[in-house]
Amino acid sequence: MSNAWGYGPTNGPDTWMERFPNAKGLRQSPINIVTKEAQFDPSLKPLKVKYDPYNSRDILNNGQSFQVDFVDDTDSSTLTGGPICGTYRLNQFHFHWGASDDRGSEHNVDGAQFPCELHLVHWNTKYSSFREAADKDDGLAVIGVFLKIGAPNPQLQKVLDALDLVKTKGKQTTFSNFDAKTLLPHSLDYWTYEGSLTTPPLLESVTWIVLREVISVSSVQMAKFRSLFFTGEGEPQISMVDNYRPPQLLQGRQVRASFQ
Ligand SMILES: NS(=O)(=O)c1ccc(NC(=O)CN2C(=O)C=CC2=O)cc1
Ligand SMILES: [Zn+2]
Repeated sequence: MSNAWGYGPTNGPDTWMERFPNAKGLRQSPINIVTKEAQFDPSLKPLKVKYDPYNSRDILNNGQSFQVDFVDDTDSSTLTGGPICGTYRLNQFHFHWGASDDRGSEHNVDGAQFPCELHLVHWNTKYSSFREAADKDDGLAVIGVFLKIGAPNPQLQKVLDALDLVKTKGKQTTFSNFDAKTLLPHSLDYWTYEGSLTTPPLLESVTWIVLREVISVSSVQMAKFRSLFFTGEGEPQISMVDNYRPPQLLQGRQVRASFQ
């Protein structure tokens, strides 16, 4: 389908509002986090992350990013505490990255972009499934983790080693026994605000939880992300890079901090 949304000159973020009116909504993501304007909220609880490696199922190139999907039919991989009420189940994680190390993250911090951003996507178990939760105000919670150029990340390497099998759109392969917790930094200090999916349909259903501490990635590892393609097997190859939406207007929203 040639008119599918994407990140190119003719189907990228500036065109999404044509088919996805949520793009002009009042709680769109990502945003630029202005750290001095993020107010410490002592009522925010610590994040509680419980992930069971047994739930990891497969890795998929979906034509916009690649994602690791989890079996989410029980409460064995969950997010609780933090700014959310109740229990949210891990459904998948994926990344956004740039064509070069100077860009790629979706959220910015004080106007700065990182080369890559990890999103761990969870849905509220007050609803019966991800799909049912996806369009509810309190339906989803996404943990955002920034990747910063530095030492190679051995945990991330386990994911990158699988990418050779999912180079093109639609490719997927088994990816079992992966502990997503190993991708998190030591500190779970976070900023939080009410936002949206950062890709169409841009549903305004996400409680964003963006971690202050980064994880490392080497430039060689970043090159591995960029070896993927947006396009399918047998199609003219378009490298999967710059698959990030730029920051959106805050529209009066408050960004809270879990730390002083
Ligand atoms: N980048 S983000 O905001 O974390 C972001 C997160 C998620 C989705 N979309 C989906 O998860 C689509 N989806 C379904 O509706 C059911 C399974 C599935 O993958 C889009 C964006
Ligand atoms: Zn994302």
